[in-house]
Amino acid sequence: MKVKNIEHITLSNAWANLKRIDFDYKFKNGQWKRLSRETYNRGNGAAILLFNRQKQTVILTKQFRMPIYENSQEESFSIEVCAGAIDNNDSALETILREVREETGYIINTANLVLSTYTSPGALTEKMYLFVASYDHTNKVNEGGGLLEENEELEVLELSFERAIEMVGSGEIRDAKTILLLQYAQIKRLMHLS
Ligand SMILES: Nc1nc2c(ncn2[C@@H]2O[C@H](COP(=O)(O)OP(=O)(O)O[C@H]3O[C@H](CO)[C@@H](O)[C@H](O)[C@@H]3O)[C@@H](O)[C@H]2O)c(=O)[nH]1
Ligand SMILES: [Mg+2]
Repeated sequence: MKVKNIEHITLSNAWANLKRIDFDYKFKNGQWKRLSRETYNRGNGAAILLFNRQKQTVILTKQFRMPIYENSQEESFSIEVCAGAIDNNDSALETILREVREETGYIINTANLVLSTYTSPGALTEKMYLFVASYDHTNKVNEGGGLLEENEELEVLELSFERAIEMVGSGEIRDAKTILLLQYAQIKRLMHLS
C-alpha cells in the first residue's frame, strides 16, 4: 500500500469544498513520510464541441472568468467550448445536453463521449467528460447566452474550424478542454483544414 492514515480537514465548505488531506506516503526507498495536499472539490464537469461538417464551423462561447482575471487581467474573457458542472443526480450526457440548450441556444438530442480528463490533478478532484456532436441551423431555438437567474453571461461564437485552430496556435484560445476537443476534431478528421 502506498498511502495510509488518511485524515481529511475541511478548510472551506462554501460554494464548493476545500480540504487539506494529511496522509502517510511510502517512497520507493521504503521510507514513510507524512504529507499534506489541499484538494478542491467542485464536482465533475462535462464539455462539448459542436461542429458542422458542411459549413466547417464550430460553436464556442466567450465569458468572463474570475480565476483567470486573478492570474492575468487581460486574458479574463475566455473562449471555450460549451461546458457545465454535473449536478448530483445527473449523468454527464444529461448535463451536456442541458448546457448546450442554456449556453448556446441549440437543442441537440445526443452527443458522443470521446475523452475524459482530470482538469488539474494537482489541485482539483474534477474529472471532465468531453463530448462532440454535430449541429445545424435547424437545431437553433434561441440566442443562448446562459441563465441570467444563475448569473451566467456568455457570448455565443460560430467560427470556422480553420479560424478556431488558428486561435489555438495564436494563444487566443487558452482553455485546456477547448484545445483538447479542437485538436481531437483535427486528429480524427471530423473537420478538414485547407
Ligand atoms: N456563488 C457562486 N456561484 C458559482 C461559483 N462558481 C460557479 N458558480 C456558478 O455556477 C455556475 C457554473 O456554471 P456551469 O456552466 O455549470 O459551469 P462552468 O463554470 O461553465 O464550468 C465548466 O467549466 C469549468 C472550467 O473548465 C469546469 O471546472 C466545470 O466542471 C465545468 O465543466 C455559474 O452559473 C456560476 O454562477 C462560486 O464560487 N460561487
Ligand atoms: Mg458553463
